Amino acid sequence: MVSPAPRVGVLALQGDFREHLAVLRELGAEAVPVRRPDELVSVSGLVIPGGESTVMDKLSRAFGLREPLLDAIAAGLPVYGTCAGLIMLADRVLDATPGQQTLGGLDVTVRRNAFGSQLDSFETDLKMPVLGDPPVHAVFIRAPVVEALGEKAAALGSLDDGRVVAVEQGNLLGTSFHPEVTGDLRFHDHFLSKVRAA
Ligand SMILES: NC(=O)CC[C@H](N)C(=O)O
Repeated sequence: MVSPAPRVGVLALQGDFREHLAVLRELGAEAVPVRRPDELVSVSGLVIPGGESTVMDKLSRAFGLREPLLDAIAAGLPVYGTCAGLIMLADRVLDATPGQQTLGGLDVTVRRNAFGSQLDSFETDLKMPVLGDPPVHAVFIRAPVVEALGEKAAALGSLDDGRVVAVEQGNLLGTSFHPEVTGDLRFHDHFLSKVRAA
């Protein structure tokens, strides 16, 4: 018997949510934008896209989504955050703007805009043992890095200088970079396997 396509949401307040919807659909998921609490309860996994974490934070509160998102994460909903989405999932943030809040869940400290203004964006290949070969072609855009990893979180991949840029903790997954723009579907596939197993 073919199992039904998982229904997966992409937080669509701001940022590159359309690209994530397209990748998830390519992988056979029923992917829907999430902007309201009733849309959140209808999904069995959620992607938080790249964009601007300060704006996403404000909009999530304005749309009445902050508390439902906190509840969903606490209840174990599988969530994958890329770039600004990783910041939203981090328990601790360096270089946050005054008053900026995250949702948390990942026991990590991230630094926003960690590559400074000289190097706003770049691409590199990263070994990612959890995904096997070949390495992942990673696109970084005004990206955060994981500066410190708490006990509960595990690193999935790092830059050559050792800075962690992909993490996992139970049903939560976070990357500093943007797999949704490269055509490499493995991170989303890995995420969907968490959704199916949850
Ligand atoms: N591409 C991105 O998501 C950039 C993240 C952005 N610099 C932030 O702080 O939220």
